[in-house]
Amino acid sequence: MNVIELKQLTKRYGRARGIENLSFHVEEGEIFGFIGPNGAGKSTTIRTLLSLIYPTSGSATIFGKDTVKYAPEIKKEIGYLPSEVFYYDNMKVKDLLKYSARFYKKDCHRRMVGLADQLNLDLDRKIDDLSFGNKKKVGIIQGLLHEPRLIILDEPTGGLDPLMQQTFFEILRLENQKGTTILFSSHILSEVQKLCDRVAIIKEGQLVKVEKISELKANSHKKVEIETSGKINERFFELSGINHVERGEHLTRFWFSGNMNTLLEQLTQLELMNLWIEEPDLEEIFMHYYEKER
Ligand SMILES: Nc1ncnc2c1ncn2[C@@H]1O[C@H](COP(=O)(O)OP(=O)(O)OP(=O)(O)O)[C@@H](O)[C@H]1O
Repeated sequence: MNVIELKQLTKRYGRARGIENLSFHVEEGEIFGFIGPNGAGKSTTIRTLLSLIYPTSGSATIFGKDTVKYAPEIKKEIGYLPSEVFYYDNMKVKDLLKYSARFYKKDCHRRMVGLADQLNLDLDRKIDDLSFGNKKKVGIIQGLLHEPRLIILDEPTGGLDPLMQQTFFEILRLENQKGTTILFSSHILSEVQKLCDRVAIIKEGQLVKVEKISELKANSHKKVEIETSGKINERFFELSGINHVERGEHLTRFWFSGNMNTLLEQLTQLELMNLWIEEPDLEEIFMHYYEKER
């Protein structure tokens, strides 16, 4: 079953671009990444899905229900962490969270204490006294408190230190193992790579590609670096699939996206001293896509 489905979803801000004709779906039980640079339209998409703003054209469904028509009903089953969180500063963390829990008509006390413990957050502190990162933790707990079927996270890791990010990802993985679907927006590709099964890449309001993280990596080039005793003959570089060549006296680097066996045959013809073949990280794959689509 598709938990989220976008059908040519478009949102314009007056004449300004927000998102254009976005169509993709998120399946039940997936951790789905949504990546693109600042201003690409990630928040606009999420805010439209949550009916915080309304589509100019096109539509979307969550749990099979139209997001505009059934907004109040749908929201009860969603945990949402906005990219920026604002609170009434004078409240204590636990009072704010208890207040949020009332909306869901559930006893969320144990869950609140458990999550605060995992994230190392003092529930007795006043929101006013919290750092940016600790306020983010309040947002995380608020989003997960009622054990929603779908968690939507908009750039959730800003302000969290690397250790805390790790804890947060562990919490998300556990939720996912219990069957919760997660939509995770980010402009940091390495974190999407760590957590997500599939990813939608968005640029300037338009969808560039939807792909499995594993396929994204498999279909892409390898980075090859070779050390040779002398300069390599020009003809070597005529091999199909070689590009981005950087040549030095002994050290040569290039990207390769063709048949590995053919490359290895050609390499054996050289006076090789050393050879390194590396997978590109998602950041490089991502740049590659953007260059190609430009
Ligand atoms: N309220 C608004 N009024 C007018 N234009 C807006 C509004 N909100 C967003 N935009 C524009 O819509 C486009 C997409 O912005 P959006 O915030 O959705 O991108 P994003 O991918 O979430 O980026 P970021 O990571 O910077 O938040 C941008 O060009 C932005 O300037």
